Amino acid sequence: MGKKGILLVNLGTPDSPEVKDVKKYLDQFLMDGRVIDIPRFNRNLLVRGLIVPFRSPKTSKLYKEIWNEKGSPLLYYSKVQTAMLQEQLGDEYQVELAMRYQNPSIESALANLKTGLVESIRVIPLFPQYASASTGSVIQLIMELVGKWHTIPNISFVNSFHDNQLMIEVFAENARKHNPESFDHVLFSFHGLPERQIDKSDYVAKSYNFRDVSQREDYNDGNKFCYLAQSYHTAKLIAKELNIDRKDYTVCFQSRLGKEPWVQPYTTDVLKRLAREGKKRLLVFSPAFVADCLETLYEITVEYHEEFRELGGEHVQLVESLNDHPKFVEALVAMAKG
Ligand SMILES: C=CC1=C(C)c2cc3[nH]c(cc4nc(cc5[nH]c(cc1n2)c(C)c5CCC(=O)O)C(CCC(=O)O)=C4C)c(C)c3C=C
Ligand SMILES: [Fe+2]
Ligand SMILES: [Fe+2]
Repeated sequence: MGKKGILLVNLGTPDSPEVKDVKKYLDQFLMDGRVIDIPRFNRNLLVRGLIVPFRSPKTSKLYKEIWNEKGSPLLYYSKVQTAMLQEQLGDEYQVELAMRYQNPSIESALANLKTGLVESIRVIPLFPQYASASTGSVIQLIMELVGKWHTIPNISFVNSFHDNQLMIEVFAENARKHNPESFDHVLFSFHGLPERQIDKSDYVAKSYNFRDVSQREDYNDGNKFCYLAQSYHTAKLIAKELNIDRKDYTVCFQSRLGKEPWVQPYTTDVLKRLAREGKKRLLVFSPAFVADCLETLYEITVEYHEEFRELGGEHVQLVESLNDHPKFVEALVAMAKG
């Protein structure tokens, strides 16, 4: 019997932190119609005329801050996760890694699976919560590419794993190392999205209004495919695992890009409120990511830390991401076996 193919896909990172590679990366990323979801002509003007030229030098500096001897942390840990998963699954499986943007490309990973004559392909986009801009984009591209093959194998997709118990336990374990009781407040800071993209969610009940925060908190059949409902659910499950009271944590959204409204509350606004309330020490989870990356290692660890100290706070402690934790690999094994 042929092997079973497993394809792990994360977002992507530039080939190097140099401006020319960051430009290539941001261009491919932001020209994706699911990421900047405006008509192609306008997207082209905005991305190629404005964002890429002006943002790349800045973003390159940030990548240089987090780049280390192993390269980009996101790519490094994705490779480690892939190797650990292959090790756990053994010879019956062929595990490949791809990045939605830049390298290793989805095209090359699919070619490896095809050459391996795998009898099936199971795709695991490495985003716990479903968003059109992340999971949706990965699934769309793979369907387009494989859809052109002469022989289309059995193919399946993991759509989200925001409530995966093993994953929840790893976040909780990583937090325990920092003694959660010693903090004044806990943040669950998710990657943000433009509100417009949540407005477009077509798989939610008509009665669901994400702008009413209390409706996001109640995870149910009518909103279970909404990025926000899934995010609040992840936060609730981690808090439950650690016995953190609802009043002691806030769910918020980081990494806003552009002038349009993104989902609120913004992490920076929450930092201001907590500083005003006299909170000094914050513990911050970043459960939209399964590996440390620019958004955790720079935005939270450096930017938010400095911002909070300038506001009178003392410390912002990031809970490390899932990275090479064996229990997360166990979670991947279960997803791979579907
Ligand atoms: C949770 C998954 C992600 C979603 C959803 C997502 C949406 C999204 N992102 C941008 C713009 C940028 N994101 C950037 C970095 C970045 N984003 C994710 C994940 C999601 N993005 C990750 C893992 C990373 C870090 C990658 C790494 O190499 O470490 C960046 C680049 C950095 C910067 O210039 O700030 C941009 C730009 C948009 C517009 C968007 C949805 C509309
Ligand atoms: Fe992003
Ligand atoms: Fe960012």
